[in-house]
Amino acid sequence: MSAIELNNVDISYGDSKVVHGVNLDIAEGESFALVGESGSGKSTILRAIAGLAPDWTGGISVLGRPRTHGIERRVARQVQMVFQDPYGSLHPRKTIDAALSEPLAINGVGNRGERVAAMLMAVGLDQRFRFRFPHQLSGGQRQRVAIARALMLEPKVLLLDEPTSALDVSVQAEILNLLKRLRREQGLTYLLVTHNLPVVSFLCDRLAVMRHGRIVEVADVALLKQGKLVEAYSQELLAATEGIVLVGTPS
Ligand SMILES: Nc1ncnc2c1ncn2[C@@H]1O[C@H](COP(=O)(O)OP(=O)(O)OP(=O)(O)O)[C@@H](O)[C@H]1O
Repeated sequence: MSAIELNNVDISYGDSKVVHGVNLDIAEGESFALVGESGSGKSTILRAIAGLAPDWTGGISVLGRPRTHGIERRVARQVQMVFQDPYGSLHPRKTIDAALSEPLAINGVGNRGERVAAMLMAVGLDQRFRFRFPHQLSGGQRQRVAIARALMLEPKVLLLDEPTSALDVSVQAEILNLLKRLRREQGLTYLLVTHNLPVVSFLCDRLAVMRHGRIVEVADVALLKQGKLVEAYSQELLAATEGIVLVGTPS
């Protein structure tokens, strides 16, 4: 079954259409990247899938069922978003325990204490962080909390919007390794937005290259690794990132 399917999707902000005729079919368990220049509509696609950019036409299906416009409870449980800036996405006056318990409380899920403790362990955070506040954690630790929060309701799909680009290079590798392990352990599907092609090579199976709100190419990551993307614009992107390597990630 497809985890995410977009069929001829246009997305607008008011009168301004920013995504044009996008088709995507991402399989369950796949890790798929959206790459391309700034402003090409990558984050807008994630937002529409999550229900945060409701002004779209065409078809969006999540785990085989068409979604409606706006926030949908079923989709919110199955599809969670992780943002670039973990500081911005965590409430500064809530402890880590409160941040992780909240989605469980809202959805009436029991055993909250045990679930929070288990999730801290799953994302590699010591239990002593549990009653601390976000400002008492490093950037990488905060992103671990943001990922933990996204996973509390056991979603099937994570929408990852530049999940490592706000972090120091050495910490980026730790978070990428964590995301790789969690996907394997929990059978997750990833749809990842990034500017960083080495991140795509490390974490993804396929990628779509976007420009001016349109997909110009969809390719297997094997072709990216061999430098064999077909379209001229994709080759430009490759050339622009040549020489950039991730520190500390196994190739
Ligand atoms: N809330 C908004 N209201 C109006 N226009 C917006 C809004 N958010 C984004 N846009 C516009 O939509 C277009 C696509 O933006 P989007 O953030 O999806 O691009 P992106 O490819 O994710 O860029 P980046 O890589 O810089 O995050 C841009 O022209 C942007 O200015």
